[in-house]
Amino acid sequence: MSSIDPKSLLPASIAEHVATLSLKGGRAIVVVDAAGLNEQQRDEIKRSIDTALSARDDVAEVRVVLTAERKQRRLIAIGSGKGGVGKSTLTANLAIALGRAGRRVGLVDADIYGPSQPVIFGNQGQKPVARDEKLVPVESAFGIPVLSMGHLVEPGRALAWRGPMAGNALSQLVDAHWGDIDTLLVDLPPGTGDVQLTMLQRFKPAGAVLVSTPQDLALIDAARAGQLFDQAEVPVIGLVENMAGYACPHCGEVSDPFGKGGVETAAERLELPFLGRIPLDLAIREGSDRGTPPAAGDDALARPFHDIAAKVDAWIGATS
Ligand SMILES: Nc1ncnc2c1ncn2[C@@H]1O[C@H](COP(=O)(O)OP(=O)(O)OP(=O)(O)O)[C@@H](O)[C@H]1O
Repeated sequence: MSSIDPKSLLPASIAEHVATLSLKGGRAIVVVDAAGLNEQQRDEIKRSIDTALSARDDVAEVRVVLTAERKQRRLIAIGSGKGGVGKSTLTANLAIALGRAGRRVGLVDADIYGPSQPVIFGNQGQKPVARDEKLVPVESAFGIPVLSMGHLVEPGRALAWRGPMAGNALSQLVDAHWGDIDTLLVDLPPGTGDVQLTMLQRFKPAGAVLVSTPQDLALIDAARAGQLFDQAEVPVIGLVENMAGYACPHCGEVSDPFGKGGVETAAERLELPFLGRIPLDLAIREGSDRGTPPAAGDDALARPFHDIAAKVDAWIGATS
């Protein structure tokens, strides 16, 4: 087999992507370094090589091998209309449940105004290192690498950040060394401000999950958040109702401090899928505070998170 200088047989613009070109018995094997190329560029290069080499008398067959053909990492944003409805809790547990379902999941805590993922994952105090001017995510006990503003700045320090400064800081979290992670969940700041819109436009997520409690006010805000995703042309995977149905630890009676079923009704009205309901349970808060999110276990509290993750997993499967 003879190795040939690609520039001698191919146009310079194509040859620069060729790692090796060999020719033996009329068969040309071309290895292309496809790192950094999108699907369309890869197809064009493949076609150009095929056309250029097939036209030669000494070539009967052309084989093009693309290396570093990495699947694009998909971002899934978790948003809410207002703070405190359980967006961070859902993001962490969804990440763990999707990981257990076989996805390679990472988590970006973009909630710069109240980063809670380091506490939920029990890795607060750890500082991410930088390599080649990019951050290396912090590992957690559940196989989910995490990057949070909480790992970078002292609690409360980012509160005064606005627009560009916040946007740039968030970019560093997303554009980090995520390695072979295929699904990146992004815990967005609550609300529908500029930071969220910039974030959505800059790193267009493949889809978004909206969390709300069942009260009317939270629902109105959630609908507004839905419009934000619409505006950014990000499909909404569905809505989740959190803090529905409180089981009294003494008598077991279930009450609904924030109402019940409101999110499902709102999902119907907005013509969006309803992904599931998470009960209001002290153990969920305690688990989050302790760094042991319920989805990492197998008991009844893990189930709603795994059921929601199964729907998100199916959505990913259907859209990739
Ligand atoms: N289903 C639940 N049952 C009991 N406590 C919950 C539940 N969901 C969330 N919590 C608790 O409610 C508080 C707020 O939740 P969380 O931080 O997830 O909300 P958030 O929407 O991300 O808020 P923020 O945007 O302010 O960060 C936390 O203390 C959390 O542990």
